[in-house]
Amino acid sequence: MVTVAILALQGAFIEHEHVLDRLGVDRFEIRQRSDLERPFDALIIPGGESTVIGKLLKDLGILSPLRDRIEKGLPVFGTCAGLIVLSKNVIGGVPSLATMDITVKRNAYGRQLGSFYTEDGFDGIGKIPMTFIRAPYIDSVGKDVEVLSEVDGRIVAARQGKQLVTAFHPELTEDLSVHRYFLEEVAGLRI
Ligand SMILES: NC(=O)CC[C@H](N)C(=O)O
Repeated sequence: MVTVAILALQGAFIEHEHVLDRLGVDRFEIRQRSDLERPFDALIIPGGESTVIGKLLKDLGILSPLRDRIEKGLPVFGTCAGLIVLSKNVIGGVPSLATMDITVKRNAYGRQLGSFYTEDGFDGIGKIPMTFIRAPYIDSVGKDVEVLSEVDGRIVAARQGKQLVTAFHPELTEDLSVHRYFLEEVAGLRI
């Protein structure tokens, strides 16, 4: 049985739980440091407010143990604010877990265009629905990072080893394919 931990400090974690329930995958929430003692196969970091998630990770003493686990190969999927928390370089902001070699621009689409819906290609899956909410985009990637999707010439999904990030929110659509891709292709789990 595959078990996925969901970081539930702030933001849209419940929507990820619903996706995992629909996929029939066991899941639990990480709210404090002791939750890390439970065994799990993969981690999801949801959208929300990256500065708040980063601060809570630090204040609750979760930041360094989690960084260690990710650096040792724990599969992790970050959406939107989760992408920002995982990136090594945040333009105009302080990185948090900083495990992925990407440079990110926050609130990159400006206030007016902060939220929009589109459909575009994702390598290894095909055309998928994408919901963006005050989204970041990836400005540049390091040599070990594979770009998986671009919208209007901007990188919105990427992978580095067992780390996957999307600037959009797959958990806010009916489409389960990105979560399935994360668990099967990135994490190498059988669900
Ligand atoms: N939907 C989201 O996660 C928005 C991210 C948010 N703008 C941030 O910078 O953290």
